[in-house]
Amino acid sequence: MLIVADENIPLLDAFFGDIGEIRRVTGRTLSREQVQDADILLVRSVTRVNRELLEGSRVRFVGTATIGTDHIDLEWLQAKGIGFAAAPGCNASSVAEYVLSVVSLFAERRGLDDWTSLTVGIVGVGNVGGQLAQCLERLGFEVRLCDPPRQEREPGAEPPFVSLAEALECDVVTLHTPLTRHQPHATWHMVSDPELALIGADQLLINGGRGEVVDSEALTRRLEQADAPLVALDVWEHEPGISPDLVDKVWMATPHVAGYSLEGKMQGTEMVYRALCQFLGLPIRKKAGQFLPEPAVSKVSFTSSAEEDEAIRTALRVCYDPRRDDARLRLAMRGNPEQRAVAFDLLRQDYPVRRECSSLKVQLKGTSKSLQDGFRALGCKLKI
Ligand SMILES: NC(=O)c1ccc[n+]([C@@H]2O[C@H](COP(=O)([O-])OP(=O)(O)OC[C@H]3O[C@@H](n4cnc5c(N)ncnc54)[C@H](O)[C@@H]3O)[C@@H](O)[C@H]2O)c1
Ligand SMILES: O=C(O)[C@H](O)[C@H](O)COP(=O)(O)O
Repeated sequence: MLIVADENIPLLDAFFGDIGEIRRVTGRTLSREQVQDADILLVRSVTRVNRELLEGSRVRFVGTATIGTDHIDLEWLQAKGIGFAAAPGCNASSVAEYVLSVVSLFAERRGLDDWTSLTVGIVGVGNVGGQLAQCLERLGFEVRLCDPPRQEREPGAEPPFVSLAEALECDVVTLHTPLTRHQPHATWHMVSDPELALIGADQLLINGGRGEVVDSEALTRRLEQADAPLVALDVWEHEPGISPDLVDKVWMATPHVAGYSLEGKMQGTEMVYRALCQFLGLPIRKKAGQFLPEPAVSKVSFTSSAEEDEAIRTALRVCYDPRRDDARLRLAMRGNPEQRAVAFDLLRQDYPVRRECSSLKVQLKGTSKSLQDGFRALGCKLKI
């Protein structure tokens, strides 16, 4: 059995080596020819999987080691009877930690002693937005949730869902919707001139979903105005050929790596492996956890003199500080368009190991119950 797989899927040999022969390919440039004789195709978000790629091939199962599926023509796969699996929720914690870290930096920039005084509007409350909401609420933030598809399915939800306009009133607005174009509540350019006019200089807009959810030309125009909000973009229109002008104008610019924790990526591989085993009728023998290495930083310690917010923010940034990715992306924006696109992909391909808060043991000596609860909300292991 031939498995054609994106070389950027971690642990390919460990998970799939005894299922078939693996042919590693560059996902961004995968061609019809490279996939013609494949039985199984494993991709990431940079490969468009559709009729043009697969017509006439032997492929009978496609797996994407990602949450998002907007790069896959699901209808066509279904019509052709080709099996499919994604990895829902695999890197949700990673994205939630990215948002928390960005919010902590925003609070500092605003000179706030208590970061939980910020209100947070979450747009798209699925695996990522839901996990983020839970964590923020446990930390003591006031959160507003906007998710029209869920609002329709759950009319009596408590607290009630809010409209996009109401979410845009919050100090921080963070987008976690899929990219959709042809269905009710389609998200393509969901945030454009009218929505951007609703947020002002004291606010922060984060996009951790897909680049095309925000109209980047409208955003560029808005960022030229004196009362523009701060913006943190992890995802961009036209990746990898993103706009250097927009990078220049946003406050925090990262190269689509919010979900790039080692845990998140390895869980993505495991979920596709499990689905493939099920498809082929094979036993499931491996788990991502058995391959996770020891983290570089495994323990931090706080004493009774630790200031609460400060302690949580320190631990968060031990795991992930987006400023490093921001600096690298800005450097990568030098050069001509072709060089910039290559550099964008390279930043993602050669991404340093990043571990989630769940890998961190936190030792607390004589600290308050609420600090302990804060670390529990982050998913850290506590030693009290
Ligand atoms: N930046 C990254 O690295 C990264 C990582 C993971 C996922 N993502 C993106 O984030 C998206 C969300 O991930 P998830 O795991 O939470 O997906 P999910 O499917 O679990 O949840 C998405 C939620 O968005 C809601 N939604 C759909 N249309 C909406 C609209 N118009 N307004 C508000 N809400 C709407 C859905 O009802 C659903 O509850 C993925 O589809 C992916 O594109 C990005
Ligand atoms: O949808 C997802 O899971 C994320 O956007 C994921 O981090 C994308 O990573 P990529 O497949 O582009 O490497």
